[in-house]
Amino acid sequence: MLAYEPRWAIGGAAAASPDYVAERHHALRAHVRSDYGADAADRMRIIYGGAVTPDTGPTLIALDNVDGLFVGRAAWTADGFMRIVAIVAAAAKLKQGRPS
Ligand SMILES: O=C[C@H](O)COP(=O)(O)O
Repeated sequence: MLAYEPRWAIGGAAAASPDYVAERHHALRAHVRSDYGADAADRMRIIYGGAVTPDTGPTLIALDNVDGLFVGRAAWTADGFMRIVAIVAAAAKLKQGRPS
């Protein structure tokens, strides 16, 4: 598993844009594919972190190559944590069987 967090987004006001996250996560998987092979790349889970909230989470987790969310402040309360869990669980159902 690899956690990708743009340094400037950690603890920041806004997460990276969906386009930025999609490009970075794609590049990370491509790099692993090139250096370690298709099997390692396909099995690797890449999670995004940095100012994830219940508002931005659904868009981020829906992106190709985003396999999970690495959440700080938005999960500091039980309610916030459960909202993020529900977002990721719903996305996992939608992504089931879909290639990364
Ligand atoms: O610990 C989690 C990450 O560093 C991101 O934290 P954050 O969601 O509060 O920006």
